[in-house]
Amino acid sequence: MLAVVKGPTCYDDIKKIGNTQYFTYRDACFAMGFLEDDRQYIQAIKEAKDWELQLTEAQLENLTLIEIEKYLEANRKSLTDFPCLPFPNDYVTAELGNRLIYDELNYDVHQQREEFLQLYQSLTDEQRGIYQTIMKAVRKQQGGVFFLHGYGGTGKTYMWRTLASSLRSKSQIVLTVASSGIASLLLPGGRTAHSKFKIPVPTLDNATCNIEHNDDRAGLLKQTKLIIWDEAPMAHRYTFEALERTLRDVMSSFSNSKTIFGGKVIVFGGDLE
Ligand SMILES: Nc1ncnc2c1ncn2[C@@H]1O[C@H](COP(=O)(O)OP(=O)(O)OP(=O)(O)O)[C@@H](O)[C@H]1O
Repeated sequence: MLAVVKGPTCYDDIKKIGNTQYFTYRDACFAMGFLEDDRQYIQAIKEAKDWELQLTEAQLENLTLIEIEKYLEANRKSLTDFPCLPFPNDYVTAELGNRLIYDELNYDVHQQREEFLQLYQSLTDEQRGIYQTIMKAVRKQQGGVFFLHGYGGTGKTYMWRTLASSLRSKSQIVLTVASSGIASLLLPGGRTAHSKFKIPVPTLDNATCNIEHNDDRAGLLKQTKLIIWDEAPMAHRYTFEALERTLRDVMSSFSNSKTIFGGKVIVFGGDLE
């Protein structure tokens, strides 16, 4: 108040707003708008009533399931652990508060679809077979570790682009990483494995990624359908082991979390020669 009221000559002047003399500083503060009361909330509730927000039974059920799933995940459980209960539709959309998930879904699905169709139609028979094998595992979501070996120029990047555009055109999350920064530039949406998975540097034996069980990155990993790791032979095995341990921990509330890489589908690529 002292910083706002101009030229006071006594304490009462500080409590005088316009022509009104207030008796307490608190009342004067309210009159100046420095303190808030419940009015804004009451007004908001009245406005919401006028919108006549109405949910169908199905929407209400879905929102309730989403809230239950969040509580369960906070306790390392999931609705998927209870086969008799349904899983909420659009759970990923509800999780858009997670900036990392938002970024991974922030693709133009039509553009991705066009890119996919263009890439897919010129796949060789061998590439098509590889694509179908990996996508089958992605659809099942019961885990799977693949290694795509090929000399330089044999079409690995082409395969990554086909897989990534296929999943992104369906608003599904695929994480594309490479062992080196240079190689990650060739991948659509690519990052280094260290930065994407917060792998500690140096990576020691028994290391884990700097990912907390309930943080946004863990949320992103839970929603991820496929991980592509290019130039894998260039990374030390401790880095894969760190990711493997972390994924098991992050996925511990899911039924197949005991399988390798916590039941995620992951494709390593590179030239083994
Ligand atoms: N099925 C295909 N149809 C058309 N072009 C293809 C196909 N497969 C690969 N190519 C092209 O062949 C070239 C080499 O492929 P790509 O870059 O994917 O190989 P790579 O194995 O990733 O090589 P490197 O390891 O050197 O990065 C690229 O220009 C790519 O567009």
